[in-house]
Amino acid sequence: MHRAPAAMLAKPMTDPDIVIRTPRDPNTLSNYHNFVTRHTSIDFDIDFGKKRLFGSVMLTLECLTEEDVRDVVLDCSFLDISVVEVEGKSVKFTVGDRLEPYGSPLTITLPSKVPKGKSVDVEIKVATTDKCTALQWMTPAQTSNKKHPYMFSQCQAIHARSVFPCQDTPDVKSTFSFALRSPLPVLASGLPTGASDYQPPKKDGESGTMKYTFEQKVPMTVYLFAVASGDLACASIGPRSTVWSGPEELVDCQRELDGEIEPFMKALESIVSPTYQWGQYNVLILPPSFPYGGMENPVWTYATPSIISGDKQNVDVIAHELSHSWSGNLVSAASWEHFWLNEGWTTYLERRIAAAIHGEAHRHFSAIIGWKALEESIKNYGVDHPYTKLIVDLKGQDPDDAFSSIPYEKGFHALYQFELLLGKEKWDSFIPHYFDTFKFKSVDSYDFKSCLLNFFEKDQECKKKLEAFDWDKLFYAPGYPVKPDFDQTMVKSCYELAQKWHARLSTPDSTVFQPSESDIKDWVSNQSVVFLEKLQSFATEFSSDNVELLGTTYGYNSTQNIEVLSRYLSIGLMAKATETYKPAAELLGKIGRMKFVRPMYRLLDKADRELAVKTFESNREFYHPICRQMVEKDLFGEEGKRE
Ligand SMILES: CC/C=C\C/C=C\C[C@@H](O)/C=C/C=C/C=C\[C@@H](O)CCCC(=O)O
Ligand SMILES: [Zn+2]
Repeated sequence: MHRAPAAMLAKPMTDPDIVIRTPRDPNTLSNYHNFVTRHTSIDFDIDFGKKRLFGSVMLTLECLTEEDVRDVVLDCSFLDISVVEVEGKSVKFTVGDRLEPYGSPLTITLPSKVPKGKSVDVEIKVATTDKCTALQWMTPAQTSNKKHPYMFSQCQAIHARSVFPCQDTPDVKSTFSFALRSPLPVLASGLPTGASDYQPPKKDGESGTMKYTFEQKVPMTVYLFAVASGDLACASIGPRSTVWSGPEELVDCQRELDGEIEPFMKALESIVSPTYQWGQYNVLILPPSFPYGGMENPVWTYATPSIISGDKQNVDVIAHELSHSWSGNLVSAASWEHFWLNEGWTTYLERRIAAAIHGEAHRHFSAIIGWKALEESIKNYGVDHPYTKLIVDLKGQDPDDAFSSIPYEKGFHALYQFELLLGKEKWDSFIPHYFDTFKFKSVDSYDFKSCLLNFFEKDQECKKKLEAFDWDKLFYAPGYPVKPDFDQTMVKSCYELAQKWHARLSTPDSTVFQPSESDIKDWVSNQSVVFLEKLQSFATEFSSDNVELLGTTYGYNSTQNIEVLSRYLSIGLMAKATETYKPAAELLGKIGRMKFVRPMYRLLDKADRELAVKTFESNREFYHPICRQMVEKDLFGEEGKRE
């Protein structure tokens, strides 16, 4: 195994209309500066028996060079490739040695030079393997109703290459068509165009299959390729939205999300424009092993079931994913080094939705919760770590290792500070301009900067402010951004209650404060989140009895809201309250969302390493491959070596 060599750093681009052909993404092995994918046509069978996808992918590749370049190099990772055809004729191909963490380059030799500006169709017969990092396959026994198998994908950041050969870079966008054959309903990241061509079972005990087709006419990056298939049912949650889940979970999912989407959509359409481009906005609630809160796959956002908390308190995840329809999906960061452009903008828009619907205090409340997440991430890496910069250097690196709250929160603050610097009205006039200028394109931080400077070129006051602005500090300084003054309306009572608890812990006479259920009676669950996070700063002062009192008094030890439960259990683990070890280990067997799983393993590891390792080993198959790999690194180090 070799590590990838450092790639050339792309030059900043100034004119957004110039088509970029300097490769600015160091995390792809493809030669996308010579050929670029214009259309991707997927034709796969979903083979639950062998836990693989097999079939073909056809890439329509446009040649971008006058030079006599005959080799098309694609990304692929752990794929079984049998045949490659160019314009219907079989051609030579080689799969190179693996370059960790980027997989193997697939080199296809074209029979003749393709003239610049002309396209060529390359069809690859391919099957996924058991090392595929994007797909999770579940047996019927692993699903909630235990009746049917289930499979789903997660391709961000660089896992699409483990599903089919492609130019696995967000700097390339193509239209897509999907034909997916399965015995069970299928969803993909395009608009559905039909289910047809029923094939009866080949043997007894097998099910018949249907071909499900989808079209994505808006050019999209390949990390947004998504597929899921299983025992799925759906219900309406708005005029252009449905929710999909297992049949038994559907009523709860509909209750949680019904009527929520359209107000978010209206708020976004008025702030951002242009209008929503993707036709429908649907939500698929996945099994609990889904590794993220939500993934913004076009047409169907994929979401963790942990947002179905029964109190509508976690629908901000949906506001976030919907916002990605503009930031990330319509205008995409050109490489993972500029990931803040996706997540910072999305976090900013998610909070603008909160302000539009619930008032400005809610936007600040969300930003306060976000600041705590930022502190945690910076603490984890160390304040000078290069991954705490807004633009990160990912040459030779695995983007999954750089993932944290930093691009979200530092990105949010980058944009919020422009709102404060330029004034809300002027900043708001820039937002639609940015999204309209770059829709259907991929951009980097330098495009953002020049777009902002050009927009205010004729406004002397703004121009002066932007010229005096320290752009290098914004882009390259590690550590914290400047902390603005947040509105404290919603957190005041949380901090006051935390202070009372601190007094209780630090005085021998615990009668100084006697907690009661009524302390939190007017709170929304996220106020408990803020309160618990405050308590975490002195969690080691808690006795086991006080941890228990905290849990029973406020119902934190039995809540369905995982945002609250996980923070409560974290206090228990930090306080080394042994009574919380078992419930923490149990939670780790019920949820695979990395936001909860990774910090909880780190804490359990510190409190009781043996239990942490045992818990991981017994749940290894439950986790999605991405989560499995990350926890493995967290517990056993880079090479996954057991200590
Ligand atoms: C500076 C960071 C550089 C690279 C990171 C790029 C990609 C990260 C990759 O690991 C994939 C991320 C996928 C995220 C999907 C959804 C998130 O918004 C969920 C956030 C956490 C949660 O709520 O569970
Ligand atoms: Zn996001």
